[in-house]
Amino acid sequence: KNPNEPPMVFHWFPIIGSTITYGMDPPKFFDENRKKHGDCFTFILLGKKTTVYVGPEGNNFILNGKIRDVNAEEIYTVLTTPVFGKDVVYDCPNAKLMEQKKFMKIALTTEAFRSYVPIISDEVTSYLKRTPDFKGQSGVVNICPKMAQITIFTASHALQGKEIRDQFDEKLADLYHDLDMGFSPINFMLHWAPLPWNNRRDHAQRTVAKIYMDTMQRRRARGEDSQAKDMMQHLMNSTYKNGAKVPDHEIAHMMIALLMAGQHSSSSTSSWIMVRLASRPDVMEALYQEQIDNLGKDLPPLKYEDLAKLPLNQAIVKETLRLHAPIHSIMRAVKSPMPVPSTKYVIPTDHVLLAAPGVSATDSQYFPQPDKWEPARWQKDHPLAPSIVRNEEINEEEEEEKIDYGYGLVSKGSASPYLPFGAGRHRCIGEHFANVQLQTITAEIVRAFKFRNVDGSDKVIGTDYASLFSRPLEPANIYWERRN
Ligand code: HEM
Ligand SMILES: N#Cc1ccc(COc2ccc(/C=C/c3ccc(C(F)(F)[C@](O)(Cn4cnnn4)c4ccc(F)cc4F)nc3)cc2)cc1
Repeated sequence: KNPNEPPMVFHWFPIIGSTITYGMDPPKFFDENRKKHGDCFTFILLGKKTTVYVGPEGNNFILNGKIRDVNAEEIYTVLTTPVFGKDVVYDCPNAKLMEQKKFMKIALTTEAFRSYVPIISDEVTSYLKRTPDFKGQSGVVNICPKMAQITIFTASHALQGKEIRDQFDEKLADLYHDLDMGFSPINFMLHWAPLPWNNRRDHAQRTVAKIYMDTMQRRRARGEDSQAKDMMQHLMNSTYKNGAKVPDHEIAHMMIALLMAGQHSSSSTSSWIMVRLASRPDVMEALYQEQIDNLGKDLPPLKYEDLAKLPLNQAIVKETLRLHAPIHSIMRAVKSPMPVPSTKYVIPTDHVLLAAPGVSATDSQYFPQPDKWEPARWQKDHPLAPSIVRNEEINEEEEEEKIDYGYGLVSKGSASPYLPFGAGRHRCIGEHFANVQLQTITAEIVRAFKFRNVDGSDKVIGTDYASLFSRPLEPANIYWERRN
């Protein structure tokens, strides 16, 4: 027992260590061990000493760690590079990732979002019309596959552009499914294994990348399309600081990365939103009323500006991400011994760091009745409002310290107990897009249906932590009833 290292979680077997207890229910594992050992403790995850450090101090220690101390790509590349392709995101030096995030962020503009809202609205309404699961006046539906369908289409159409979506629309499902099979925590551990699904993943990666590269060739040949303002066009017009144009294969691989990010995070979050609305029919009614009060009772087609007029609709996404952040564990390799401030611990270089922002987001110290899904808590002066909202801290972004790592100013978030999009150098660049997509989907669903649980209770289904992005256990059945 080394006094200079955090306490080790008890385990019977080497290698396996606490992998199963952690993997089955990470939040439960974090809370139990936090009570025993405090905010900083080490456990064995498949033979790897993994040091968890939770709470705002832990979030800050890991997410704002210096680049010479913490490293993301060493951990993530085995999972992401076979799926995305080489030379992008975690298969290149961090400085190059920072430039790639700058390029990707340039295309995610408010003006682009203005055009996305009608696109997303049409996707949802036409999907609800054509899918057999929503025929008739009412019924029961397993909601997760439906939300996966809605988000793959809206994410591919908005993030990739219509031309790409139409090209592999019919093949999209199969190719996407094979890519997706490679995107699982098993591959974190067994990435080297020649497992059958890894061969299908590799074939799908090459096929999708080729579709993007052929499209780029055609656009160059046609010439006139350089006015197209989609993500691909922006990346085709981007140049690295060293003067090099972004190679076509890197553009194709960034497009795959954006699709995977957009799809999984929104698919899991939108499923949780629907599951939660079914447990609180009163909230779904309040959302419908909010649209009537603020957009008029004839409910005109949604446009981007309308989203800002619907604070409860916005709070639905915020509160769902507080309880159901798709990424429950953020990991970094330790590259030089790291002293933990105001303790005698020094984290050695054979450890992996694990940040779990969801722990502080469900801590009663910051959020009264933390396990209650109460979107209204994000409005000022609500009895359950977090102290950070009450004295306006969380809303006064300019109060927070910001740093530019090469892709624009990002808040350090070092004091915030609520970081569903991470913080620091590796912070998410898709937050704004995700909010536009999720708020638009929610507003359209609220217009179309009333939801409740099949048994009329306010119960909420458990979480499936076995996949890369925590999502509802399946089947998550919801009783729906058409409005009007
Ligand atoms: C509800 C939706 C989303 C959530 C909760 C989310 C969450 C996160 C988190 C926690 C990180 C930090 C990961 C780390 O520090 O290791 C991250 C990074 C990132 N996300 Fe998202 N994300 C969402 C949607 C998106 C979308 C729609 C896109 C693209 C359009 C996207 C692209 C990225 C990128 C490029 C990074 C940077 C990774 C890095 O710098 O290492 N995300 N996201
Ligand atoms: N036995 C057992 C057993 C053991 C353990 C477990 C469970 O253990 C764990 C541990 C860690 C994790 C981490 C999740 C993780 C990390 C990185 C990424 C990512 F890189 F992919 C992403 O951030 C994703 N992203 C960002 N924004 N939107 N999406 C991303 C970045 C940039 C990019 F361009 C595209 C991207 F999409 N994705 C997910 C999940 C599960 C189960 C079973």
